[in-house]
Amino acid sequence: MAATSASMVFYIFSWLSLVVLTSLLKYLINKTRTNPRIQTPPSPPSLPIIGHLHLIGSSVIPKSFQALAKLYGPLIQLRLGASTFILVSNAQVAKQVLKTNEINFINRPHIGSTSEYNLYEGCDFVFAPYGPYWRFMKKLCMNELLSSSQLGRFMHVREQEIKKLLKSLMVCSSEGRECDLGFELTTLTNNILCRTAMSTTCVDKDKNSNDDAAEIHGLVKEFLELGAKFSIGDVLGPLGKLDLFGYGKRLLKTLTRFDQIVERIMEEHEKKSDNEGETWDMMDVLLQVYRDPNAQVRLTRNHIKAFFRDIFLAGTDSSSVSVQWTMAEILNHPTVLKRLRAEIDAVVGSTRLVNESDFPNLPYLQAVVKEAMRLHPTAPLSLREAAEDFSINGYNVKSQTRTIINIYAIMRDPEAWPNPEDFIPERFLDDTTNDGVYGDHYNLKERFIKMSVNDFRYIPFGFGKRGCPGASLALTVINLTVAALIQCFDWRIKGGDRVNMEEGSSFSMGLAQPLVCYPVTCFNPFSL
Ligand code: HEM
Repeated sequence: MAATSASMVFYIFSWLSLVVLTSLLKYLINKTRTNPRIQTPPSPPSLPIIGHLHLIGSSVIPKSFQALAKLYGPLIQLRLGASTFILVSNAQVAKQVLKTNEINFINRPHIGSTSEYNLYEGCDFVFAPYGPYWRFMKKLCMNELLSSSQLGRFMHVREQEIKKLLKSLMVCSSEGRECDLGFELTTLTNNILCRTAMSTTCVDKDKNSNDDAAEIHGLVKEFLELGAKFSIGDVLGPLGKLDLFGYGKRLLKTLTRFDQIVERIMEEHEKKSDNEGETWDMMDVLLQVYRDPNAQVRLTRNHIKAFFRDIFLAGTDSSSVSVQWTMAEILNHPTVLKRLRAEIDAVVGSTRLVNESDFPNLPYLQAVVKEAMRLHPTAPLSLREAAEDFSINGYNVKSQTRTIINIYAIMRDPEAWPNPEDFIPERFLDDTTNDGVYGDHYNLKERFIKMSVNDFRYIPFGFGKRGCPGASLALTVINLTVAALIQCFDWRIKGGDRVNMEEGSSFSMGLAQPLVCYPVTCFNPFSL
């Protein structure tokens, strides 16, 4: 009997403990849910150690992130191995991060433990913290290095390089040869940037002489490939520092060669006595600041070299890949091609090559490029980091949380864009005046919808103080190249009627397959 009542007491006690514990647990969970101070954004179920890595796989990362956002919402928290971050996938949350709380999210996180392999440690620009150096350089970018007057000064460079491209394609055309448009376009954007930045020598492909631009092109390509592999080491946390696959050492080797070339070009600039006016390039501007004892920020040689490395990495591939996607979309949409060519014919005619001053009169061209950049942003993820604890959409975000804005998902969001997956340039034209007729009577300026800079549905160049300083240069090069390629050639696609639109996994999310075409000359500006 005593044993029975003892086990009864034990039984009741166990039950009571269970009830109390369950209630306590429920209370704590509820408290967590209702207290914005400790509630974190929703997160898909994760696995030990790897976190959500299995949900990303080896596919195109912005697309995998987009798929997760469809399931779990526009603000989620993810963990890839040792790296935790929040993922932003719609315009409303992006606005809160990029505008409402701009200063809190103005820094970028350091991805990859690069310090030992970075010759320019502490001199980076793209990853520089929000401080006097970054502010000084950004102002210099906007007011001088990439300003409209500086771009105007180098218009002849863009025209010359476009003509070089056209000549090379015309040779393919006359020989009935295919051309790898991707290769040709990356050579073009690299040459334009090299010459605008430091008047680098670029020789014609066939001539056998020292070609700095070609070598820089090769180094930038290598840097992007190695950088992508090396930054994956970030998921290993401190283990990433071990550089198990040797990518860090190879990065250092590539950077050392880049350093030698830029140092030589810098010395050549320093020896020049008369370098004002037409040829006053970015290197001249930066060396002037370097020599100025009263400059607001004292630049070192490493600052200048790191700046060039950064703009080559940010600006070469992104612009080339944007032209490739625009051409791929045009070739897959014959009605767009027809309308675009009709516009160019009407505005430019067949007595001269299209040029930059034609842009305001080519609204359809601008709409085509804009729509291609909506569907195919070549910098699909913007990386930011929260400086302080912060509440967003009712969730708490801790300081130093890495933040990824999925530009790709935002610009394809079905809540923001009708038929988001379709290529419809007309969405950027004002239909009230759209009579479908392209003659000399239509009011062109009214037709192109620029969209407000505060419209977060469309952010191919990011936003605000940390937004892309090369946007004007990039748009000028992309519009000019597309217009010239359409004005001068008919195109046959190698291996079929349509371009394969599969996306690749590179940083700039280019086409998975090279864009190989047969150009057929239909207008030769050199025979006039
Ligand atoms: C189609 C071409 C391009 C695209 C789509 C693009 C896009 C972007 C994006 C999305 C960002 C991040 C912005 C943010 O976090 O809010 C960025 C940053 C940047 N871009 Fe571009 N870009 C292009 C071309 C260029 C060119 C031609 C240059 C230079 C000549 C350039 C230089 C930079 C630099 C230096 C940054 C970092 C700015 C900072 O951290 O303050 N980009 N770009």
